Amino acid sequence: MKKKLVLIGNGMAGVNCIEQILKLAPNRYDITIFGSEPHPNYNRIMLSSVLAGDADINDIVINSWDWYRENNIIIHAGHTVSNIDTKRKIVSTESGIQVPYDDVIIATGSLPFMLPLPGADKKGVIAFRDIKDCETMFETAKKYKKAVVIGGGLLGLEAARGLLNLNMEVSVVHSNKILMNRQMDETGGIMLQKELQQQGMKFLLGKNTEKILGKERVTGLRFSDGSEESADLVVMAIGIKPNMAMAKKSGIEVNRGILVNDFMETNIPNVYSVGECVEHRGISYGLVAPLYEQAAVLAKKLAGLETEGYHGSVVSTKLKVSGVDVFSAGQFLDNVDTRAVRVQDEFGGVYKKVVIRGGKVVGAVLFGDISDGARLFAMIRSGEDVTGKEKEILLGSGGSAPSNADLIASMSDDEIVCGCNGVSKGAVVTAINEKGCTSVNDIKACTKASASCGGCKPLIADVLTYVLGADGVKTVKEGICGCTTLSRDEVVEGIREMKLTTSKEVMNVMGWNNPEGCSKCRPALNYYLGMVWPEDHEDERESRFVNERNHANIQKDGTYSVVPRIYGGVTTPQDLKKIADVAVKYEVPLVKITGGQRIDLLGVKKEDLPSMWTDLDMPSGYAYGKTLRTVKTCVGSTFCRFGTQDSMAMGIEMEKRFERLSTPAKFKMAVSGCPRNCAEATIKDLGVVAIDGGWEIHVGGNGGTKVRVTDLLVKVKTEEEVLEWTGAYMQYYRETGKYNERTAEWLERVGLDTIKAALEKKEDRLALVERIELALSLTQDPWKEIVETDKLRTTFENLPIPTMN
Ligand SMILES: Cc1cc2nc3c(=O)[nH]c(=O)nc-3n(C[C@H](O)[C@H](O)[C@H](O)COP(=O)(O)OP(=O)(O)OC[C@H]3O[C@@H](n4cnc5c(N)ncnc54)[C@H](O)[C@@H]3O)c2cc1C
Ligand SMILES: NC(=O)c1ccc[n+]([C@@H]2O[C@H](COP(=O)([O-])OP(=O)(O)OC[C@H]3O[C@@H](n4cnc5c(N)ncnc54)[C@H](O)[C@@H]3O)[C@@H](O)[C@H]2O)c1
Ligand code: SF4
Ligand code: FES
Repeated sequence: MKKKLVLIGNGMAGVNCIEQILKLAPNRYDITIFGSEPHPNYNRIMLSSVLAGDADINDIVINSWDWYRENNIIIHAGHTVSNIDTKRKIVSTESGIQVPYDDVIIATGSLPFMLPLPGADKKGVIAFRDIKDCETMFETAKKYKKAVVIGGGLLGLEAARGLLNLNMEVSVVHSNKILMNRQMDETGGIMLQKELQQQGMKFLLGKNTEKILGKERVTGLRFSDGSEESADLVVMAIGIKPNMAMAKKSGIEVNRGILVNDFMETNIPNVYSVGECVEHRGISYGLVAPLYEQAAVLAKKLAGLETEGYHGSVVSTKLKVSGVDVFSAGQFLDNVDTRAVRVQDEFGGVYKKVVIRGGKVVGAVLFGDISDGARLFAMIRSGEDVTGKEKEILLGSGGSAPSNADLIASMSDDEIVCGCNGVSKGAVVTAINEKGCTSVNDIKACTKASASCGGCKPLIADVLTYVLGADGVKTVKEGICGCTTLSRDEVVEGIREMKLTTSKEVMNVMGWNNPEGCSKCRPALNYYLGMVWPEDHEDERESRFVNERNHANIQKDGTYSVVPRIYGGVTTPQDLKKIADVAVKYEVPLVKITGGQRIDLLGVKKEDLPSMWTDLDMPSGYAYGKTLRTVKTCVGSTFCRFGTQDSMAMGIEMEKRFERLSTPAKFKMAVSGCPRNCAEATIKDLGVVAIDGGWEIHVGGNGGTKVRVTDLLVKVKTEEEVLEWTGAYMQYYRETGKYNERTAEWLERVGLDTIKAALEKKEDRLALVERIELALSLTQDPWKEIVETDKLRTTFENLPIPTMN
């Protein structure tokens, strides 16, 4: 007869242990799992990606409900265990369920540490630990604008990035002077701070919070130095504490965590524990990799197999904030008995430090370029002697530094190469040899390695090269999302070659591993299909983001903003009067002149949108879309004494010619009447600057988070040439850009020379212009379409307002 195994805690460590038991001894146990959260087992690590908008809640499920059914596991989700009767061997929940056991695993994880401050119980004060917290942040961001994160560690910074992506203003309060002080040294911390400030985060360092202000809901914080900061939302991310109250109450020995020996046994027979709730040799871990190592040991023990036991882990971390690469491992701070090799390039934004003690690498910090991370981490773990080769570890070998191949060769098959997903070197080698994997993406699809933080990609690439040799490895390429390993170019080529016209077809024919697609690939496919088949592809409105679906910009409080088109920023008294009348009639709370020289009516109720557009009777300004936004112009030669050309007429012509067209990402233009450049044309996707006897066309600029000044594409003489080059350039971007890739990134990826070469010959330009004109001829003003078509109007009015985007 099978023994009864109960797992308390349906989280990452506990369920990983069950997965391994099922592999090692599938018939040994009848398994019951209890979990407080009402969800199947999910990847908590990926909550940061969900908050940042890079993944959907559905994308992060590790084991679906089907998995429990298929493995005959009884799952009690949403039920919290309140007691283990270790004498009668019965587990009981708060809701009254009782289940007997032969063996029980406690994997209750951690609780976020909440500062016990006056006011900490106010509405709007939360942690960042689970799906519920994520949902609270999504909801809050719709109604409120100011978030304060307490704690500038990994969790706090990932929360802050996510909240910025939700359009909140974000301040990070940190008690230390150095960000991520538990993972970074001073130099790295300062570089990190500069980078994040550029992304829009504000920092209050060396501050201790004394009080949370507000009546029912938080309105701000007061610090010990008497200063205050306003806040509509406070997220505490100041560390975690093992969740052990239930174990303690049940008579299990605890200290800072549940005490276990090297075999994950507690002081009570048949009661085991793994995960963040555990204290092993004085350490409680807060990262997945060591927890999976614990889970592997316990799985072997419960499966009745030999195990050497768990002896503790060295840990490495990677910050998951896009645009910032930070890696830290082992003992990264200097000490009396350590020496370090450092490389710092403040202009390139790169810092690398390797700490050495007694001839061995014991720690590393990397900022800006973390490609050495996996190699250094392997060196720390292997403990090999690097005496005499210290400098070469970072500065290039000249022959004697340990090569990547040597390092891979020295790793045992059991060694974990992907900490987040608990994948060993042996599993990767098997995937290469037996399943024919030849790229990092293949390995990801086969084993899940590299699917979470991505920090292990270089190491997996090294294993591939070690097994297959450099020639056997497919160049590492990114799939467009987690549903496929195919790159943008392969998807577009497939659409063309196989004449695929709907997203469903693409997903079926091209072997998507998630038949519904995800929030990343659905809008991308809709764009690629429309770009390749402008005449045959029917726009899949449900795949578009909420702003594009509703043809208006959703605001924090769930209302919308309406921006009519004002060509070249030039308007008339009649249009101004019409806009004013509409603003009065619909009681628009705010009327704002935008940076793109138009008028934004903010705070509009969704149900008022169709009648407002009817009354306005002006084209949509597409202030929401991935399309041409505005063409900003200066007054030019018509009025300005410096002007050499008519920039207003040129801008109006360009806006009329190219409006409404879908582009991979938003596209902004400007036209200046002379090189004084009052229209700021050199930070636009395409900027035109008048010069004596002609025009300069500048491309690839950006004025957003990462400012990029344009490159000069070409000088031309006539207005017709400006329009021809602009059309050809836009179409080339449409045909080769990745969905969501602004021209600044695209230009750097494909290279200015490639773009120039593609547009250089007149016949190539004209072919591109012909294709863009076909696409343009099929566009319609979305509001005209909606207000004039009853069916569409009803559809619009019934569109739900989604919770995320
Ligand atoms: C936003 C975020 C990002 C992170 N990013 C990373 C990262 O990039 N890399 C990394 O290595 N780590 C990361 N971590 C940490 C990582 O998620 C944790 O180390 C890991 O989830 C811990 O696993 P666990 O099984 O011990 O606990 P959990 O995953 O928390 O699982 C414990 C489960 O037990 C349940 N439970 C508790 N008490 C009871 C009870 N009495 N009865 C029933 N159920 C109970 C809880 O509700 C919970 O679902 C991140 C954490 C967060 C919050
Ligand atoms: N990318 C990743 O690996 C990742 C991401 C998120 C979370 N996590 C894990 O989740 C857990 C929680 O993360 P965390 O960032 O909360 O923990 P942490 O301990 O790494 O960082 C907390 C930070 O808060 C600061 N702090 C402490 N008290 C404070 C106070 N009163 N006011 C302001 N600042 C204060 C500390 O100086 C510290 O740097 C950790 O185990 C972490 O490793 C990992
Ligand atoms: S860019 Fe030149 S033409 Fe245009 S407003 Fe400025 S000075 Fe006048
Ligand atoms: S180590 Fe994070 S995905 Fe592999």
